[in-house]
Amino acid sequence: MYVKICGLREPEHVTAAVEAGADAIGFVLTRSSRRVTPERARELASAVPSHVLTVAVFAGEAPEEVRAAALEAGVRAVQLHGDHPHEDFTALKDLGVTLIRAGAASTDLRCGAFDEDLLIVDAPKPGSGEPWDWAAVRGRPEGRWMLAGGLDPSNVAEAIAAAGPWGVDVSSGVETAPGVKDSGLIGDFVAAARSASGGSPSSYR
Ligand SMILES: O=C(O)c1ccccc1NCC(=O)[C@H](O)[C@H](O)COP(=O)(O)O
Repeated sequence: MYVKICGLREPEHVTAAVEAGADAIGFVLTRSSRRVTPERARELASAVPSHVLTVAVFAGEAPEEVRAAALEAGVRAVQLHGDHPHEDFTALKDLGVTLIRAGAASTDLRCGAFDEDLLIVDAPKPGSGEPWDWAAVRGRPEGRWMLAGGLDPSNVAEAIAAAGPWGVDVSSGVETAPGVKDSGLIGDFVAAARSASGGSPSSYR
């Protein structure tokens, strides 16, 4: 099970995610209560070992803006959330980073359909913490896909059983208030996701 913890803003939570065994860590560089500057993302990412993927999250920005911010942040992956067209992924291919496409269940559910490397199937409102009908996508997504939207340490096992994803992604469910992460919840989430999948991590690069 691949585990991504998203919306990190403080070094102590980055450390908690790495020590808990997260595979990927996300920094939100778009409009959000979790937004950080590219400079702050670079500071946070500099403490992350190379086996953990650092991800910059965007939603609606033009490819040139994404490129500039991702380069400034020094991340190894870019996540485009929402209605980004295929051309935006094509325009970013030469950045040489992992491309992640994220959207609701109504999107094209084939990982790679937009030349992306990883897919996230999320709730209609990203970062809202609202659970949705995870079972509705069971058997539909293809390839390396993460389930997101309303997951937390207490329901991630149920969500994995319902949807059968390759990985999971969380933000609100490891917070005590919007934008305020909790190291204990981060550890609990990674442990719950891993034990639900028999303890084995999914590999990606
Ligand atoms: O987290 C945000 O505030 C956000 C804002 C705008 C676009 C994307 C955003 N987050 C992307 C993520 O990958 C979240 O982890 C994902 O939507 C799940 O969020 P949650 O339901 O809060 O666990």
